[in-house]
Amino acid sequence: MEIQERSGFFMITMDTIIREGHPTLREIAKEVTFPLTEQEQQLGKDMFEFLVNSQDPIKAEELHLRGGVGLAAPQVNVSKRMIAVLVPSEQEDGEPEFAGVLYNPKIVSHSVQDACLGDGEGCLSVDRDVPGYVVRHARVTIAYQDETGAAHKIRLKNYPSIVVQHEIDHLNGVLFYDRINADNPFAIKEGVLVLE
Ligand SMILES: Cc1nc(NNC(=O)[C@H](CC2CCCC2)CN(O)CO)c(F)c(N2CCN3CCOC[C@@H]3C2)n1
Ligand code: NI
Repeated sequence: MEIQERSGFFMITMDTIIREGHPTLREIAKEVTFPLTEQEQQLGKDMFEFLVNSQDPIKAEELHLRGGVGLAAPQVNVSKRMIAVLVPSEQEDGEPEFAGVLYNPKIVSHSVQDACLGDGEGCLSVDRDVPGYVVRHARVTIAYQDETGAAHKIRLKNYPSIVVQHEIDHLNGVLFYDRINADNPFAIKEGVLVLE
């Protein structure tokens, strides 16, 4: 019996990431079921490794990677509900503020208060700057499954909260600029938290 060799080494680079205009970015991604297939497990690892590489000055330079703190499967043309997140700590060598691969992530509740990043947002699938405040929930409670299928529920605020909301948006075909006020990109209501 011929042993089917797993095909060669694969790594996510900027060439793997699809750009705005590609229909997959506007699709509603499908839930993953458990146990995960070999491919789904490997994809989660590859997505996380992309973020690690993109935050390593040497690797990012070598592989021409744009910096990333999050990545959603639809961005590599896989319309499945899985996201990878790697939010580094504020200090130089601290533990990451939030890191993981989340399957079937869902916002189960959120604060009344909204928040946005003071510097606006960008997207690895959008090759242009779109200035403006991307208004999101300040705090969210996220239910998700890990790679074993175990259910988790976490509360996020500040940076991690914004990043996870950006990624979950990708699973619903939403891009960051959909949330910028078209009439006045930097208009924000009373009480919106601006994260610097
Ligand atoms: C905020 C930020 N966004 C970067 N890029 N955009 C992304 O990650 C997109 C997702 C983020 C856009 C806003 C919220 C989520 C990718 N997206 O499209 C996925 O859907 C960064 F690269 C970045 N940092 C700060 C930390 N730094 C550590 C050292 O390495 C460089 C890195 C740069 N901060
Ligand atoms: Ni994005």
